[in-house]
Amino acid sequence: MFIEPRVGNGNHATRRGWVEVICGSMFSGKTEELIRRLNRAKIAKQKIEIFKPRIDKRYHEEDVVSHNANSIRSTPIDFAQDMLLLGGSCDVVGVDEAQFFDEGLAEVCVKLANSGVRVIAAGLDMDYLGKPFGPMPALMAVAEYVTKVHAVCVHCGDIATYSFRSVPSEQQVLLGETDSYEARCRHCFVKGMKGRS
Ligand SMILES: Nc1ncnc2c1ncn2[C@@H]1O[C@H](COP(=O)(O)OP(=O)(O)O)[C@@H](O)[C@H]1O
Ligand SMILES: Cc1cn([C@H]2C[C@H](O)[C@@H](COP(=O)(O)O)O2)c(=O)[nH]c1=O
Ligand SMILES: [Zn+2]
Repeated sequence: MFIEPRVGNGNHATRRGWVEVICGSMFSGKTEELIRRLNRAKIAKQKIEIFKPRIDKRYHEEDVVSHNANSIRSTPIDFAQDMLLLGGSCDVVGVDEAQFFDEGLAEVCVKLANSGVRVIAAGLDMDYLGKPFGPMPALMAVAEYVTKVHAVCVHCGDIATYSFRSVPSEQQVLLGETDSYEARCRHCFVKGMKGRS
């Protein structure tokens, strides 16, 4: 398990920021881990703000909700830039479903961190084809800490790093859960993709 570098980041005059990324496949526990870190920051009396892309309405319009129903209140936004307005005055900014944001996300997180904010972003590192997803590679490059969490392959029980799409769609963005995706290990993912072509 990743141990946070520290929970608090000093008072407003002295605080130092940084960027943490939590990545992995679907069902790997990214949202759970994000909520865990944010709840600890709340205990440390940190001022926090959580953002998610407005398109992610899967479980709730506003809350960030994990597959096992943990939740935390968030602000849905359209553009990464929108985080600067509300997030700049916080100690900690959380971001869920980071893969859906625009390419400006890394720059926004860097600006927040440079101004003393601890940024914790969770997102899919790869899409259903196993390709890097949206702004995630750039975000991982500028982060001080990157934690890759793993799901369990629903076919063989090995660690799963891929999100296999089980329905016929070729759009990169297709919201869903177990109705349209399976957590798979490399072997079972490759086998499934071969069966498709
Ligand atoms: N194949 C799977 N592997 C691991 N956890 C799973 C799987 N399918 C469902 N889950 C559930 O999903 C939870 C993680 O949910 P969540 O934090 O929302 O993941 P993520 O944000 O990475 O999609 C686990 O604690 C478990 O209850
Ligand atoms: C692989 C993949 C996933 N999505 C969608 C499906 C879900 O709505 C989210 C991921 O949510 P989670 O919290 O990580 O389980 O992303 C997509 O649109 N395209 C994809 O390729
Ligand atoms: Zn497998």
